[in-house]
Amino acid sequence: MPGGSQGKTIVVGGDGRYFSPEATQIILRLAAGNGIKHIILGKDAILSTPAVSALIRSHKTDGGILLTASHNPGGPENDFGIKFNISNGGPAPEDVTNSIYKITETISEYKSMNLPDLDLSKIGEFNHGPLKVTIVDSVSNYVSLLKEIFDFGMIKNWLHHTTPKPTVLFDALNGVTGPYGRAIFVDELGLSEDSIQNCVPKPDFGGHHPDPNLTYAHELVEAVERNNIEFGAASDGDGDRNMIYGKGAFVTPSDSVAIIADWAEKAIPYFKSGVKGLARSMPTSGAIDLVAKDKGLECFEVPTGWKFFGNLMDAGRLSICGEESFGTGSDHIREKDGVWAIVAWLSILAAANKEQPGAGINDVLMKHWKKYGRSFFSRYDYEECESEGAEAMMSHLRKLFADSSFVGSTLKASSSDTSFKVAEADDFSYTDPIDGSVSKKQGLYIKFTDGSRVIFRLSGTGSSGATVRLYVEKYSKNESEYGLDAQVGLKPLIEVALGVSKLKEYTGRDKPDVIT
Ligand SMILES: O=P(O)(O)OC[C@H]1O[C@H](O)[C@H](O)[C@@H](O)[C@@H]1O
Repeated sequence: MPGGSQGKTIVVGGDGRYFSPEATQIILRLAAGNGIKHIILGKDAILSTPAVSALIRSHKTDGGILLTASHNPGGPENDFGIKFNISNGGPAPEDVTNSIYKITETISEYKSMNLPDLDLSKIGEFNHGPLKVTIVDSVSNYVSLLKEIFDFGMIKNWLHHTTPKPTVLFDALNGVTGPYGRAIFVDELGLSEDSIQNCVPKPDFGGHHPDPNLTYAHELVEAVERNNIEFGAASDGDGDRNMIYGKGAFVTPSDSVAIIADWAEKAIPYFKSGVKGLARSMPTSGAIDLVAKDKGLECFEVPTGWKFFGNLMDAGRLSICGEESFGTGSDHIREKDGVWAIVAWLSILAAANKEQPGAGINDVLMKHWKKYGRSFFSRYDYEECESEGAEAMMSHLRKLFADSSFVGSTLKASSSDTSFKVAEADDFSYTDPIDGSVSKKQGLYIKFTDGSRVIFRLSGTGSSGATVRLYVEKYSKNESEYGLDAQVGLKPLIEVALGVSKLKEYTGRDKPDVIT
């Protein structure tokens, strides 16, 4: 099935090629998801769905997509199939990965060649046998992009002209963002060498776990506390996630994305002309929803996984989004971007200091909670559980949810009299508002009448056995609680979650491996 793409037009087929119903569906869904209004059918190509064939004949539009037959399909062709317009750089949609998988089943031979060691310090195009290799300087390209997005002058002004001078520590956790951290913090912002650590990428990450959370980024947390550092930040092994941590101030990813959204227009030039919409993954706390409501913006709740944000961005309905799993980003690219989030926070602090000289992370957090209330949030990870026990726990919950007496029942904490009344319990399902695709079984949730939630999910990324994730969220408008440690504020709810799921009974685990 040869094909090509021409801007906002998809050209498919040629030479009387036949497209199966599945392939047809894929074409239409991708076209809709990418805002493509025009599909040109190559010479004598046949789309198999009768409705589509009828449309082709009558040149009618379907959901804004105009199908036209053409004798000049144009565009590059390949041996395998449809060349989709997925040039937005985001994670490949499932339809595409499924198609690729199908193709792999027909591969009968492959060839390999020995490449000489490439000198990556030489930028340019080089020929190696039949291969043309282009070496780019990704760091300088990325820094140029960030300089278009953020006001580096404002950040520098805050860093160098405030008394006392704010202190900063960036930790690349021996991952890929080391050179980026050096370029931004040392070369661009003019900070000293001791404002960065672990910035030489190592294949084994220095023997550590390159995860920016309180457990694995403890070296950063300890250094920030020991040296009274105003602004600490870490990004992960491949640079798409981030953690923001200042002296005595851990910013949960759920609060982080809400606060970035709140300050965006004021602190980040990229958003000066307005924010299009906001979004979060389902288990992420509702803090960002409150910002959206205040600003009159659309807010989407999508399943866990960044790919769900891409369609909304391509359709011009989403600017800023985040996940509780330390991913935060915007529509400048179609992936979460750890370094972007860190520079966004530097921008927020620089802007906050214009209003309140000396403002630190804690001041920004407290100001936010005073305006919107605080969503206490925590995630418990039980790693490498026996898959059977974990699945049995999920089945137990599903059965419980199916019992009509569960909604309306009261669940009591084990160590106090605090209780919660069940308002809703279900398995999260999402219908993509752009292409209509439906994703089911995305996490079991219980919502209580006071707005609190507990969620149970099996990780899709764990490497052995099953990882059970328990997410708990409790909203408070009581100012005297804002300074509380999240674990204290959430204790009764965590007890209820452990009780109702019988987690210990099913998994044999009495404490989580990681708490965030
Ligand atoms: O399924 P989990 O282990 O909870 O992982 C969920 C995470 O997986 C990947 O890292 C995706 O890129 C993230 O967008 C997602 O949040």
